[in-house]
Amino acid sequence: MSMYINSVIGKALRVVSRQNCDILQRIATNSTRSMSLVSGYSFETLKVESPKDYIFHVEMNRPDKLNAMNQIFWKEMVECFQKMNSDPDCRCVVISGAGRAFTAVEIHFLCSGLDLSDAITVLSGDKSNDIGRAAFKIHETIRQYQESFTAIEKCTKPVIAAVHNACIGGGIDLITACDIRYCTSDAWFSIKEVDIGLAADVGTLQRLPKIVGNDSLVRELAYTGRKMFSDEAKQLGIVSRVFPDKETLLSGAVELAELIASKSPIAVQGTKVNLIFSRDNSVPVSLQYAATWNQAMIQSEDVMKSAMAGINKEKATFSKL
Ligand SMILES: CC/C=C\C=C\CC(=O)SCCNC(=O)CCNC(=O)[C@H](O)C(C)(C)COP(=O)(O)OP(=O)(O)OC[C@H]1O[C@@H](n2cnc3c(N)ncnc32)[C@H](O)[C@@H]1OP(=O)(O)O
Repeated sequence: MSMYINSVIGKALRVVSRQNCDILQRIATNSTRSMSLVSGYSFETLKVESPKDYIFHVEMNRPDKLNAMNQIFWKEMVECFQKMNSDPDCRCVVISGAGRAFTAVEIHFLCSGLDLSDAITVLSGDKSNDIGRAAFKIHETIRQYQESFTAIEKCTKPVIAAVHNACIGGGIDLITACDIRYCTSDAWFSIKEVDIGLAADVGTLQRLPKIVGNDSLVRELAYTGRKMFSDEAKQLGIVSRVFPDKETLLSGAVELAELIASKSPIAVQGTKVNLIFSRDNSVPVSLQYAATWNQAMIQSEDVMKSAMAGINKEKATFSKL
C-alpha cells in the first residue's frame, strides 16, 4: 500500500515539476513569437501561421484563382499535413481559403496532370496514347490527389475547416476529410464533379455519406451538383456552426482550436485516431482497438494531471507530444 502511495506521490511531483517547466517554456515562447508565418512551413499555395500557442492556421493561398487546386497544391497539402502531424508545437489546425472563396478546384489539372483538352484527346481514343498505359498513369495521379486529403485524416491533430463563400468540387472532398466544419452564412457547397462529366474521386463520395447520414440527400446532391447553402448544410450536420462573416468565422474556429489545444494531446489525438478507426471498422473490432490503444495511453501522465487539475479546480497544462 505504501509503495503504491509513494508511486502516486512520486508521479504527482514529477507532474508538477514538468508543469512548471511547461509554464516557463510557454512564457519564453510567447515573449518571442510574433503572429507570423511558421518557420519551416514555406509553401507556394498554402500560408501557415500560428495565431495562438499550439494552433496552426493553414490558408489556401491562391486568392486570384479562388483557391483553385493546382498540381503544386496537391503536393504541398501532403507535405504540410505530414509536417504538422509530427510537429509538437501543433495541436489543432484551422484551414481556410484566402480571398473571396474557400475553394473552386482548378479543372485544368484533372486527369494525370494534363489539362482538360489533353484529357479529352486521351478519352476520345488518341491511338498514339495507349489506353492501358494512360489508365495506369491516371490511376496513379488520382491516388496521389486522394492522398492530399487523406493526409488531413492521417494527421492526428484535429482539423477545423472554416468555409466562406464557394466550396466547390474538390473543396467538398477536402472539408469532408476534416474533423469539424464551420462556415459563414454566405457559404455554398456544390458536388460539382457531375457537371464536368466525372464521378467525384478524391473523398466526397466516400466520406460525405458517413458525415450526413442521409443517403437520399447525398445522392441528390451528387447526381445534380446543385448548390446547397449554409442553412441546409447546418441542418444536415455538414457544418456544425454558421457565422455571419469571415472574420467571426475565423475567430470562432481559432477559439474552438484553443479549447481543443488546452486538453491533453494524448487524449485528443487518441480520440481522433479511434474515431477514424471506428468509422471504418465494426463496433466489436473498434472496441478491441480502443482497449489496446488505452492499455498504454491510460498510463500517460496526462491522466493523472487531468484528474488532479479536476480535483483542485485548476487548469492542467500538458507536455508537448
Ligand atoms: C483527380 C481529380 C481531383 C479532383 C477533382 C475535382 C473536381 C472538381 O472540383 S469539379 C469542380 C471544378 N470547378 C468548377 O467547376 C468551378 C469553376 N469556377 C466557377 O464556376 C466560377 O469561377 C465561380 C466559382 C462560380 C466564381 O465565379 P466568379 O465570381 O464569376 O469568378 P471568376 O471570374 O469565374 O473566377 C475568378 C478567377 O478565378 C479563376 N478560377 C475560378 N475557378 C477556377 C477553376 N476551377 N480553375 C481554374 N481557375 C479558376 C478564374 O479563371 C478567374 O481567373 P482570371 O485569371 O481572373 O480569369
